[in-house]
Amino acid sequence: MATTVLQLEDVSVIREGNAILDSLTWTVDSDQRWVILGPNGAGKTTTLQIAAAALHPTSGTASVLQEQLGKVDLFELRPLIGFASTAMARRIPRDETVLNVVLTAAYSVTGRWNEEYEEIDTKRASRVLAEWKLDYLAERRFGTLSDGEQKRVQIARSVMTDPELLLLDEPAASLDLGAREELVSLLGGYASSDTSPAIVMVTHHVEEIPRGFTHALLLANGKAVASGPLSEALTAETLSEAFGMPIELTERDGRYTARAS
Ligand SMILES: Nc1ncnc2c1ncn2[C@@H]1O[C@H](COP(=O)(O)OP(=O)(O)OP(=O)(O)O)[C@@H](O)[C@H]1O
Repeated sequence: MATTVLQLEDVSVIREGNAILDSLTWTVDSDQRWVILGPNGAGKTTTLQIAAAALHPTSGTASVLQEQLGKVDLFELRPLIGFASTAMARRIPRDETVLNVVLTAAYSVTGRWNEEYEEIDTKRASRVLAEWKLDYLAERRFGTLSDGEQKRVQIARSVMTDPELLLLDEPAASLDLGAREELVSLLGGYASSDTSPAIVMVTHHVEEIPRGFTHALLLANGKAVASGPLSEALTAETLSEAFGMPIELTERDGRYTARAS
């Protein structure tokens, strides 16, 4: 049975007198896969940081995995959340092997030191590498990988701990067409599996929404323009409102394209 993994009630985040999130109410259930879309500065990353228990709202309440932020030990909560972002990737040592980048997630560290790894962790890391088509790169140094390969390693690392909530901040940013399609296809397969956790992915492009994603939150100026099942929340009208220009949206076989109309 689905449970609620994220619940934001009237959440605002105020910085320098500006509401960068403005009275956002949003619920994510364990069987849902959400995409967050919106123009630059809309508050997408801020929302994801709250979901990652990395930021507290200025007002309103936020619960992550049914624990209210401010009332929970974050060190207990964070291992249950997988988070892949460029900021996290910058902390990965360039000379670390791909296998170790993924394996060290089991101990919430980047960079292998003196930890003793259990066989079960090594086996799981190998399985995760295979799932994300990285097994042939296991012994390569992270810094020598292409952008597309590095993005897959970040996601593999974020799912290594078998999280209950997976957060992806622009996983396909900067990828070429082939690498993007490969990643979107892998994400689609992962999102479609019954055993996958709830997923929230921030993206700038509707073309990057994988099949298997179920819901969309459209943000503009810190407010929700639309929120709900993809077929209702992601339309030409909601996109036009969020981006402040007339936009045409096409859906074919579960993939989307958008352009100015
Ligand atoms: N610490 C801060 N102080 C002041 N303003 C901030 C702070 N953090 C974020 N902002 C502003 O809040 C707004 C929302 O930021 P956020 O990073 O959440 O947007 P975003 O939708 O992820 O944008 P992008 O698509 O450009 O990544 C931006 O205008 C940003 O400049």
